[in-house]
Parts: sequence; C-alpha cells; structure tokens
Amino acid sequence: MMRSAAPLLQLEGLTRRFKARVALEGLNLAVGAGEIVGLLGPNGAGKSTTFQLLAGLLSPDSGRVLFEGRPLSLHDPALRRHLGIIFQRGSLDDLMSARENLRLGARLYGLTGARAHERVEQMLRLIGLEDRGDERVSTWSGGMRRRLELARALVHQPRIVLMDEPTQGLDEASFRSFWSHLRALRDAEGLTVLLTTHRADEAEMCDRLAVLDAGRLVATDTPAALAARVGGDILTLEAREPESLAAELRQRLGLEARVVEGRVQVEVEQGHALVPRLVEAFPAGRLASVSLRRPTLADVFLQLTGRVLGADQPTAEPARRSRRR
Ligand SMILES: Nc1ncnc2c1ncn2[C@@H]1O[C@H](COP(=O)(O)OP(=O)(O)OP(=O)(O)O)[C@@H](O)[C@H]1O
Repeated sequence: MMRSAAPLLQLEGLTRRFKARVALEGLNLAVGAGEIVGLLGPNGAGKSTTFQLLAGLLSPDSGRVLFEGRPLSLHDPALRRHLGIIFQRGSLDDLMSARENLRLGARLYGLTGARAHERVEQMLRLIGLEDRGDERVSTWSGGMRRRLELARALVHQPRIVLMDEPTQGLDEASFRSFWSHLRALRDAEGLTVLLTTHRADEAEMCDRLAVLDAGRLVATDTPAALAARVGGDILTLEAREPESLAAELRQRLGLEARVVEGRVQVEVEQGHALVPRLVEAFPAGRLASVSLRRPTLADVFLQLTGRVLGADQPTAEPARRSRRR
C-alpha cells in the first residue's frame, strides 16, 4: 500500500495541566496517512492525557489538533466520525455477542440494514473470529476481546484509529495475533494508527515513535533509527553487589556502567571483545553471569531519559551524569 507523507493528523503545541502539574507540554506531532505511530513512555509520561485530548474527553489548555489541516473540534460529529477509538478499559458489552457488539457500534455511527450487516461480517472475517460471532463476549479470552475491540473501533470505517495501550495484559501469542490483524487491517483499509504504549516490543512494531517523558517529547523517529542511537552492544552483568561492581567498572576499565533493576548494564562498541577481559578482571565469585545483546527500545529510552521504561521510579543511580542528548 502507498503511504503518503502528508499529515492526516497534526498535534500543535498541545499543553494540558492539572493544577500545578504539567501533564503535557507543547506536544507537536504529525501523523501521516497510513502510518502506525506509537507514543512511547513510562507511567505518567502524558500518553493518556494526549489520548484523552484526541478522543475529545479533555480540552487542552493551549494548542490544537488538526485533521487534514482542519481544526478538530470536540463536538464536530462530521470530523469525529473519521476517528475510531480503543480505550484502555475497553468498551464491549459483555452480555452481548460479538455480532451484536459490532452491530451496536455500527448503529452508533448511523450504519444500518444490509450495509451494516455486510460490514459486521467483513470485520469478523478480518479479525479471524467469524465462526465465534454469536458467542457472548464474556466467555472470550483477553486476546479475542482485544481483536473484537479493534473490529468495533473500525466498524464505521474511520480513517484513523486511536488506541490507548491496546495490548495491555495480553500474553505473547495474543499480542502477536492482535498485531498481525492490525497490520492486515491497516493494509486492507488504508488505516492510520496512533497508539500509546509502554512496551518496548510493541514500540518495535510501529512505523514511527514519539518518545514522551514527563509530558515532553524527547525524540521522534523510526524504531530502527532510535535503536541506532545506542551504539554497539549492551552487556548485562549479574553480581551480588551490583553498585560496587559498576563503580569498579567505571574506575578500572573506564566503562559507562550503570545499575538497572539490580543488574549492571554497560553500553560498548565491541561487546564480544570485552567479555573475556571482564571474566579475567573479575573472579567468578564477583560475577555471576555476563550476557550480550543488541540494544532494544528500552535501552534507547533509558539513554534518552535516564529512566527505565515501564517503571515509575528513576533508575537506582541518580548520581550518574545526565545522558540527555
Ligand atoms: N485527571 C487528572 N488529575 C490530576 N492529574 C492528572 C490527571 N490525569 C493525569 N494526571 C497527571 O498527569 C501526568 C500524566 O499522566 P498520564 O495519565 O497522561 O500519563 P501516561 O503516560 O498515560 O501514564 P500511564 O501509562 O500510567 O497511563 C501524571 O503526572 C498524572 O498524575
């Protein structure tokens, strides 16, 4: 499918405070037609606030949202019908079947009769649940429900779908299945997607990411370009006394070592060359294990903000020099 770079959705200087607390500070972001863009950040970064501003559940203190260059007002149904929304808590009616949920979704947007029927069946097929459509959704697994949420958000054929933490709580298999259906729908319907996430694996699936930290945009780029900002490899060392090991790595070997969630982490150019040196420098009693891997988006986030993605607290090493670039 061809993707155009012209922005379908534009966020301009979006700012929202809750009393003295700034939840979002001057967010600028353009989302092109056909793109899957992820807002990535830990708890409290401002993702849900952004989502609520877009969904029309909150109004901004300043800034605006444009859809195809036109300001998106909270109460303009003509524009709002171009949006499909998946809330974090979900909006399915448990007492209804999947088909009934989809029909209700269609009716809310004025889609009835044969056209509604056709669209409901098409959506059930696209999410691979056409055989289960008459079952009550209360009996369904979390993964099946999330796929149905997706179908329900898209039943009126919106141009863009907003999803707040769409795969929260899903296991690996359901996560994969949700994303393969989302991609298929994007290709089949020319859909544009803006989602929030604090999962590094989900962020990897997006075409482009906007990294948020404490209400501010700290980077926007493709996942690959962001990952490339962390040069080389990530070495993770397990030790009984991680803090003292990190200090020694810094002093003796001049490495940029930090403690992340109880393990020592080092970012190095040539990880495999360093492993034997480490094993030699530190006797077996001090070093329980050494592992080497390529950087993930969680490492990128740590480098950009000094914070662990998915955690509420700063890393256990506040004294380290700031790595904000
Ligand atoms: N209704 C509200 N009243 C007061 N403070 C709020 C409100 N909503 C959000 N905040 C604050 O604004 C900041 C941003 O919150 P937001 O919910 O947007 O973060 P988030 O990135 O979505 O986090 P999470 O992943 O936990 O949902 C936080 O400090 C939060 O406490």
